[in-house]
Amino acid sequence: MSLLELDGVHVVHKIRSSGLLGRDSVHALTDASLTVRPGETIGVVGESGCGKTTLAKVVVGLQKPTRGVVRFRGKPLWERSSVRRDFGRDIGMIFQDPSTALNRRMSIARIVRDPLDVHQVGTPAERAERVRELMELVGLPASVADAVPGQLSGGQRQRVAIARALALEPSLLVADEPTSALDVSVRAQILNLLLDLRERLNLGMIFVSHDIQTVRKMSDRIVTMYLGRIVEDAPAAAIPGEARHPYTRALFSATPSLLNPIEPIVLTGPVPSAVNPPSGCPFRTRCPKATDECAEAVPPASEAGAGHTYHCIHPELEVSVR
Ligand SMILES: Nc1ncnc2c1ncn2[C@@H]1O[C@H](COP(=O)(O)OP(=O)(O)OP(=O)(O)O)[C@@H](O)[C@H]1O
Repeated sequence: MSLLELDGVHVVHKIRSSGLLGRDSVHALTDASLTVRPGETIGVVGESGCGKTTLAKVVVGLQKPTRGVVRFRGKPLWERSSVRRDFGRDIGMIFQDPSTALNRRMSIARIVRDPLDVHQVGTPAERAERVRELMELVGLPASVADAVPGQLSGGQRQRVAIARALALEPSLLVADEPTSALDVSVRAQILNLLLDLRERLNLGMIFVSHDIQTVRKMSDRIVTMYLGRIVEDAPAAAIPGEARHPYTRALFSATPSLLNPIEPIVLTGPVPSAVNPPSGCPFRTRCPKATDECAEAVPPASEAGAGHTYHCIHPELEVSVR
């Protein structure tokens, strides 16, 4: 059975209109469908504002969908409050900036223990033991247990956030830009820790990042988002050479690699507003291949092989990339 399923999920925010009349709608997420299997890592890529964080928030229960269904192990997330509580235990989240995600006044041990206290897991002695185990699991020395976050380095703080996210033994971890606020020198350590934990705990993971090459390294599948829509969902090994959507190809071609030389695709013009998305294909206003037909309807899902779908009527051809 799949771990997580999003089925036609929309998130629309009502905002005050810039004009005289009423309110506008921001289409943060539109018709998103996605499946995550146990132990699988899904990388989510796309430019700023394309809806990556909204997708992450819907999955962890921080953002209610306007429409559509989110299921965890087959149970809908938003239908019954009791089910929703289960979600809190089964899905952990780590955020971009560990400095703001941790309570500055609490000790490290208290922060890691907090989810165990909230869910009243075990006796106080068992909780203390679990905190020791979790700190060891993420590579934090026992000596920092009584410290407060301000006394730790950025990398150590992210380890604390990871320990807290794993406290209730979730089967899915959502990581939203988990290394972008860290020094380059510690990024690799945190990524390796996540890879190691994924293996050891058979964690499913949704890994959101601007850093395309990291996403490729971390993920089994890559989901490309544009203007609130998932435009391609492909095995990581198929990206970038077999990417069918011109936007996926453009994103990956913008980060040159000696090993993977592909013709750069230069995108011109700004990303359109999520308040007034274009008709038809959301990418057509910046797409070098767009035709009049692209304005008529949102391209349906096409298949490019096992587990590979894309929404484009002028797909890219395969290129040879190692
Ligand atoms: N609470 C809100 N009210 C109004 N608009 C919102 C709200 N939250 C998000 N949006 C809008 O929804 C769209 C998607 O935002 P989201 O934060 O999900 O994008 P993102 O891809 O995560 O961006 P970034 O990479 O910059 O974090 C954006 O246009 C954003 O301005």
